[in-house]
Order: sequence, then structure tokens, then C-alpha cells
Amino acid sequence: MDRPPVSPQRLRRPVPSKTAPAAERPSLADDAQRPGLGARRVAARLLAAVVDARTSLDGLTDRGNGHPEFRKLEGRDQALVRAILLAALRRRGTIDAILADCLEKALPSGASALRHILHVASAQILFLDVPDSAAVDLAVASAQADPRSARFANLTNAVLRRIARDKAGFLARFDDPALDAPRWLLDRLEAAYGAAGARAILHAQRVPAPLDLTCREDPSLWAERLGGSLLPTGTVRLGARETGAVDQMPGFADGAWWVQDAAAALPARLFGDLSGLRALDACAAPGGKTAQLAAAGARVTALDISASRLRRLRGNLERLRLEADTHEGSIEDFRDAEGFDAVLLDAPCSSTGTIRRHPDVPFTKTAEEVEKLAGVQERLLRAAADHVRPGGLLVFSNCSLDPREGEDTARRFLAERGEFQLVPVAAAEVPGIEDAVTREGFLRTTPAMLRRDTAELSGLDGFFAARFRRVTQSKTAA
Ligand SMILES: C[S@@+](CC[C@H](N)C(=O)[O-])C[C@H]1O[C@@H](n2cnc3c(N)ncnc32)[C@H](O)[C@@H]1O
Repeated sequence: MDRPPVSPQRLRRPVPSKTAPAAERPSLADDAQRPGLGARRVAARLLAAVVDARTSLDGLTDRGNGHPEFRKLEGRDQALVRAILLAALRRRGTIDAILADCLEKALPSGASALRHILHVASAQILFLDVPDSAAVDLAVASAQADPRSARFANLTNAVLRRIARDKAGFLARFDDPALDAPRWLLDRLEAAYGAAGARAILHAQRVPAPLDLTCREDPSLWAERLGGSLLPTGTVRLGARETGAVDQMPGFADGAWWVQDAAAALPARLFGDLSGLRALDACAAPGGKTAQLAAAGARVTALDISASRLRRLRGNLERLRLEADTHEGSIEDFRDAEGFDAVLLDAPCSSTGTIRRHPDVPFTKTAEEVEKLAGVQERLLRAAADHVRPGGLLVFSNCSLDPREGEDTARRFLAERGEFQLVPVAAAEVPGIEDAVTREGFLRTTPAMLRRDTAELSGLDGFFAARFRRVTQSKTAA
């Protein structure tokens, strides 16, 4: 979740008002003593890890297992590094275009360390509440401290001061949301949603996601208690201003609610009344949908291939005082003699629907991975389908915006498995986002849907869901 960046106080005091000339380079030891510099250098290093080595931002900034340099920072600096990186990734294309406009000639190909320093500083100047002088001076000091960038210290100073002098002008001139998507993603979004549809999605993705909660019961009561609003779909929504540390909020310790995007809460609801029925959550961890199935009265079996993620699921269920049988393993190897009335396959995917909260996704994923993941989903869907009893329901979902991972997979499944029929989603099942129901009866949400009073309270993750009923025994089982 995004956090407000920093208190500028800490930066103002110790930062010299004038940039040190390149000749007076501070030593690395001096840099380590300079407040704020360590955070900027770690931010540039982690930005390199995301865009050059395709490493996930959440992994790098995990407080327990993240990058060692990140873990060494104080909590406030960790929050600052995350805020810088979220902004730098979210608006990477815009920053690139502005930098290119300021530079007389392109940076040499070996200047990637300098490029990351410039991006880190530009993100602060253009999008965060950090004094410009601090952002510029610490970028110059970062350049000076790195032998690969030291000779560009004066250039760093000049370019960043130019951006700081006319931020509004630059942002107005480079205001195309398409700038912020790498080519592969833009091509795929335009192919699926058209040029205008793709831009609407990318525009919505500029804004961090609000905090959405699913309540075990009585969402209207919790909306009032927490100062949020109740969405027509039943999710409680809070803006960034209403939230502090999630685990300190009323109701967390008692397990009254769990964090779950409004779109992610929809697939499990497609089963309707589950009281007393047997449900299988085939890709269950960390358990948001398992919790929904259990809260809806189902006897749930929760399966996941990842031991560590399954541990998180068990912890979550314990806090929520909900029960499920948990199994570690692949759905492709899972054996069960009885069959299930409801099977949910919330499959692993490229996660392009969650870019509002994971702006590293465009830089860590590729078009090839989308294709590969679609193949995995097809395999897992076949395996999950084998556990549905005659008359039972199967819901296939994932948080990708790509039709290859959603609509295409669902259509192929229907063509291949004659014993399943589509049960179209009705508009009345998703009040407030009726436009998310496709002509075929699939559910397709995008971040551009669910417009509310402000951009900060609008949107939802991109999700796909299709619902099928098993109408006969499979030929092999018959
Ligand atoms: C999108 S996440 C599921 C999120 C979860 N349904 C929720 O709402 O919290 C996909 C999950 O599938 C699991 N997974 C991947 N391959 C699997 C397989 N072959 N069998 C079972 N689980 C698998 C991953 O470990 C991951 O936890």
C-alpha cells in the first residue's frame, strides 16, 4: 500500500542550500552520514533491480526478507524509498520523456546508473512532497559518490533544476497516459480495449488504489465505523487519508474484515448460497477468497502449491476465525473421491490488473510470460474441472487484463469440455459495475470502471471471471 512520502523536516535541516561542485566530491563514508542520501542511493539501486533485472518490488522491499540495503534503512527511510519507487515506476515513461526533453543528447548506453539516479530525483520533484532542493542536491551527491556517474554530476544538477523550475509545464506537455506503459503492454491493451480504452485504463492506473475491505458480516456497520463508504458490490472502501497501519485499525484483530480489492471479491460471490456445500479453492493462498467461501457457509478445502503462502493463508483464517481444510500441493496432483459442489480456480497470472498497487508489473513481466501463463491456466483449469460434481459450479478467475489469460482460456475450455456449460453472469449480480458483464456473460473489470467522486476513491483491479456448470459426467468418468 502507498504511504505518504516523508516529512520534509528531516531533509531540510542537514542538506546544504547550494549543490557542492563536482570537484568537491564527498567520500562514500561522508555520504553515509548525510541524512537522506542513503535512502536515495538505495532507491536508485532497487529501481535498477526492478527495471534491469525484473525483480519484484514487493520482494525487494519486504521488511523481513527484502534487499539487504533496504533492510538496513530506518522505517521512515524505508517508507520514503517505497514512495519514490512507486512514483518512479508508475510514471516511468513520463519521466523518461521529460528527461529526454531536457538533455541535449541521449545519455550514453553505459550510463544506466545515472539514469536511475535521475529517475529517482525526478519522481520526487514531480510527484512527491519533497523539497526540490533536497531531491536535486541528494541526486548530485549520489552521482558524485558513484564512479560510473561522477563525471555527470554537473549535468545532473542542471537537468534536475530545469525540471524543478517548470514542473507544471513539463507535466502538461507530457500528459499522455500511454507514455507510462512499455511497448509490449501498450500493444496488448490497445489490441484488447482499443486506443481510447487502453488510455482510460492507463490513466486510471496513475492513481494508487484505495483500501478495500471485505467484511465477515455487516459491511454497512464497518463502513460507518471506519469512516469509509459501502460500494454497491458490498465492499467497504477507504481512501488513503482514512487509513493508517492496517493492523491497528478497529476490527482487524477481531477478524471482522480482510483487505481485498473490490474486483477480487467478485469471483467467490458468483457461487451464490454455499451453506453446507463442499467447496474447493484450488489456488487459495493467501486466502482472500477462501475466507469468502468459508464466511458464506461452505465446507472449504483450500489447496496451494506454495508452503509459505499456505502458512499466510492459515494465519489469515485464524485471525478471521474461519475454517478450511488446507492442503499443500498442485491441483494437478490433488486427489479427492467425493467431488465438490463449488470449485474456484483463481489462477496464477501476469497480474496486469493490479498495476495500480504493483506498478513494477509492466517492467517485470513480458508478452512471452502472458502466453506462458495462459498455457498454465489452461492446464490448471482442466485439472480443477475434474473435481466438480455433476450439477456443481466452477469459477475460473484471475487478475490479468489480458484476454489471452481470460476470455480466450474460458472459450477454449468450453469448446474442449462438452460436459460444462457457461452460466452467464447477470448484471444484477454486480451492482454498480454492470458494464463489467460482457456480451458473452463473462465478468471483465478494468481499473477504468467504478468511477466515484474522486480519482482516489475510484476504480478497481482488472479481473476476469467465468462461471460454468457441470451438466453431465465427463466421458472418461462415465
Ligand atoms: C492469484 S494467487 C491466488 C490468490 C487467492 N485466491 C486469494 O484470493 O487470496 C495464485 C495462487 O496459485 C498458487 N498456485 C500456482 N500453481 C499452483 C498449482 N499448480 N496448484 C495449486 N496452487 C497453485 C500460487 O502459489 C498462488 O498462491
